[in-house]
Amino acid sequence: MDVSHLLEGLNEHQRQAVSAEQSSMLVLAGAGSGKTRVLVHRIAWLLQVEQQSPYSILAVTFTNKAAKEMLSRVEQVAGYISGRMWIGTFHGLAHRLLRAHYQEAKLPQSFQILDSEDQHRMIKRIMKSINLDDKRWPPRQAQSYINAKKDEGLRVQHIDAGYHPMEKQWLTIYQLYQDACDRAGLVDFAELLLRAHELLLNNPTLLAHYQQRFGNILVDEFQDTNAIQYAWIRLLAGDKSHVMIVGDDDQSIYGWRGARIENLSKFLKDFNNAKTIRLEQNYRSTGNILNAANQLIAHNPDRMGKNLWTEGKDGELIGLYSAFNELDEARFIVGRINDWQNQGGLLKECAILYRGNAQSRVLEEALLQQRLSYRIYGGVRFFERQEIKDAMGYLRLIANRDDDAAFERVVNTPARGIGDRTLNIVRSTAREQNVTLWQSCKKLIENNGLTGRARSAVAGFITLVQELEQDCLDMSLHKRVDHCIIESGLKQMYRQEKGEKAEARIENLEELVTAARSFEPDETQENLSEMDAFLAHAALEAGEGQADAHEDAVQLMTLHSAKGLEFPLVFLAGVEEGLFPNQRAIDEGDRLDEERRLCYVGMTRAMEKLYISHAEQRRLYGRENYSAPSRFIREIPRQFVDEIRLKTQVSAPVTSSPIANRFHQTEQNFQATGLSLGQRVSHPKFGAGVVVNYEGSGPQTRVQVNFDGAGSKWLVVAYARLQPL
Ligand SMILES: Nc1ncnc2c1ncn2[C@@H]1O[C@H](COP(=O)(O)OP(=O)(O)OP(=O)(O)O)[C@@H](O)[C@H]1O
Ligand SMILES: [Mg+2]
Repeated sequence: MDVSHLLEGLNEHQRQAVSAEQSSMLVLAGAGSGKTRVLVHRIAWLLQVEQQSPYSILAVTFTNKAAKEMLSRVEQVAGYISGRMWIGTFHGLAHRLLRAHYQEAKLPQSFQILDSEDQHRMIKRIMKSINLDDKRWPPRQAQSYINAKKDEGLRVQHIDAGYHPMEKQWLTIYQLYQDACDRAGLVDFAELLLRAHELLLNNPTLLAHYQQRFGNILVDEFQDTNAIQYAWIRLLAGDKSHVMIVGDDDQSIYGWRGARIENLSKFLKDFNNAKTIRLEQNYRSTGNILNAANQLIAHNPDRMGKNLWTEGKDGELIGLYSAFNELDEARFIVGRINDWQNQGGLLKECAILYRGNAQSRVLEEALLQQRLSYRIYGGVRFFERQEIKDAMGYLRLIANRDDDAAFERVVNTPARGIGDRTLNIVRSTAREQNVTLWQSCKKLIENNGLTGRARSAVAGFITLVQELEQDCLDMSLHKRVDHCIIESGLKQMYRQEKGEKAEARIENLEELVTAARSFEPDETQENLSEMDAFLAHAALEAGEGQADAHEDAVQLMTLHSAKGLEFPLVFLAGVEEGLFPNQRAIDEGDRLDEERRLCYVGMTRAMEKLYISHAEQRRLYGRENYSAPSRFIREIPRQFVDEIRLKTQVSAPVTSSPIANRFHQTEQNFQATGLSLGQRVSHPKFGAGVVVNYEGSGPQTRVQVNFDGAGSKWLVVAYARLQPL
């Protein structure tokens, strides 16, 4: 058989990895060196050359999107494989396992996934029920505690709080929360992994079956696995499977969520016959970008060490822009994207990366103003929007009456006269009798535990849900969704709210019907009802596919979600001390290395051109901050950097956008100060310099002056006592 196509487009080292005889293997290599490409070709090689059945392959990727891409790339090289191969994220695969063996996992067949917002509400409710002061005991902290323990594979009974009263308290909450989840058939994200691990651990026959089946396990982005994920792989592999992991210690960025770089060395110890293959040639970035990133990451101690070089051109220098404030930064970025488009580039080739989600708003506004399409990758996800979650709440409750999180969400949305007092009775009855909220309602009605208006309101709700279920029995999925949105009163409720926001919510609800119409369960969901598959899909994939993936649009995302991706034009925005590295990392010191790795990840997403920007003044989370440029900027040698002066920006063609108009007006005001761009001036303290930029008008006019000795400063003209030279 001719298998040359499996090795096509690979270098010598990559070929070695792809065609190695079956054994365990670590591919350790820097960004853009083709690790993911090697993984894909290896799967094809296993299928075609080693004649392995698709059933024997388990491949783990970092996002659902990456899993889909990988599957289609494998099919390009190796032909159609359909659902026989297990490929997905850790969470997705664990979910598949739990669905297949829900009984052994001690879950109801209709168990539902609890996302992090639902989890938060539930924990909050539980803490309230035992009268904990949420100032002293923040629910968020309880949530992180529980998730961190689960990520380490620890149940309450595994933890000894000793004499620590704090920890004892968290443990009590952990226990109450877990009991509530078990009662209601709810599984949070961390629980998916933990339970899938326990399922195998406690069922030797099942374990033997899967160990036998998965002779080939492949994991991408291995540096970001946590303890339970590692344990899961280790267990599944047994002593016979061949495990190929690919990763880069310099790109480990989820330490804060329990990821352990040490898993790389642990792997080498546990699989002691594993070969290590290193890849050193980078195919993604230009020389300047790659070398700058290499120099930056060299500031980290304790690296496994890698050489990374490229045969490609040096390319352009990295553009560095010092913005006056966050608006100026956004304006700059959008300007460069306009240029890119004018030169024939596509919007989807541009990515704006930032440290925190909240930074997107200003960027979004600037893009909207210029009428540039954009999508937020992994940001406010469609399925996380309030109205969508309301609708899903009804659907979930219809599917599983015991789903307490869904019950809480919709019991009084829209308002139907079930107030907090009534709900508290329902909740405490549920607690006392150890039943779910739904069951508690039914008991209360039967036993006359509620009276008058409360009773009829609750009874009305129960009837509504039961009728919805009856009505929907013979309907197709999207009709059911539509029916529930209307008959539950949700649509009407938002209609009455009026205003743009409410309109958008109604549009979203309508979009949900569209989503249901075009929904196709995949092979992993073959045993589920269509509705259960849809509910699981909503919880797991929450908007990764947002907007229309094919539309040409600028990509906005956090640095964390950019992992593994690449774009011709990349902007790193908000590269400021306190923001990136963030303040917590600076205060705690030991997290700085991880921030630097995050910067390395960001820079190495860029193929052709990289811009880095920082703002001297930024309004974020409602506060005004003045920050210095990030230390990461200083750590990039000047030879790779082009400092951009705003002069070009100011003289850019004036369009009719509100921002440009403002600019135009200020230009006249600016002239009124007697200063002009490019003019030499002197300052009593900083000496001589050149005016390079301005902002604001009237007494607030500020100018940026590049002083010969003192560097660049922003000064308020009214106070600065600048003398024209
Ligand atoms: N031998 C090769 N010849 C040409 N292009 C290649 C080769 N190997 C990889 N590439 C290309 O280089 C880019 C980076 O590859 P890939 O995404 O597999 O790298 P990676 O090591 O997984 O990166 P990251 O660390 O960011 O996940 C891709 O566009 C890929 O198609
Ligand atoms: Mg990759």
